[in-house]
Amino acid sequence: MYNVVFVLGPPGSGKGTICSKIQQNLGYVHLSAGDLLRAERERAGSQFGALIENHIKNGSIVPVEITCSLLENAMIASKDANGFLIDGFPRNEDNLEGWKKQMGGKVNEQFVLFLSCPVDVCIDRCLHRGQGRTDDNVESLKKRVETYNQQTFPIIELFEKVGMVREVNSERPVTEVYDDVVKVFATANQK
Ligand SMILES: Nc1ncnc2c1ncn2[C@@H]1O[C@H](COP(=O)(O)OP(=O)(O)O)[C@@H](O)[C@H]1O
Ligand SMILES: Nc1ccn([C@H]2C[C@H](O)[C@@H](COP(=O)(O)OP(=O)(O)O)O2)c(=O)n1
Ligand SMILES: [Mg+2]
Repeated sequence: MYNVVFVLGPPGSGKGTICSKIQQNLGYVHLSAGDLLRAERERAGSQFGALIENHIKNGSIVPVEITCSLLENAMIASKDANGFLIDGFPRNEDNLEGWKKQMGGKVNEQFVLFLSCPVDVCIDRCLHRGQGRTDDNVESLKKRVETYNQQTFPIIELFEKVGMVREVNSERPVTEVYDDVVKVFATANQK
């Protein structure tokens, strides 16, 4: 059984930043669904490149069969890890249902780390992220925020109902956010 922590929050809330620090310090392996999709988009011979780029630009969500397979392959490649940080997934109902179908019975879902941050702060961070992403522009960001509000937040609410959500306010400086995140992991892992 793989230990899994889902990391969710609006675009720019700091998911990637916090996951890379947890990976360095706590031995979890960071798997960003967005990074895996971008790598697949660039892979020579991929049949999904154009489809992925269309979704990324439009801020819509790639069909789960593609994303979940990329995640499972990456998990298999690091099967000795303490656990996995699944960053930016599940982002809608299709993601959640497809994950259950493909991964149900193979994973121990520990909790959902919800990085909460006001949307205007998040958008400003993305516009200054400096990674040259094709979706860090005002037009794509509007759509990504809409997708987050309409599709992703309801998934967080579903997890909240079953007591799985650990919310950390990520509007604060990274060190403060990270200190609180470490406490969440410590509590979860002492059980
Ligand atoms: N707590 C924070 N305070 C200020 N800037 C942050 C914070 N966390 C992340 N950032 C910056 O905001 C941008 C988006 O962060 P990132 O980790 O890529 O977010 P996400 O993966 O949720 O989109 C990056 O440029 C990052 O350096
Ligand atoms: N589960 C996912 C995650 C990301 N995507 C696509 C659509 C998203 O807008 C982009 C970028 O996602 P990514 O997690 O890298 O973006 P942020 O880190 O939240 O800014 O990738 C997806 O289709 N399905
Ligand atoms: Mg990210």
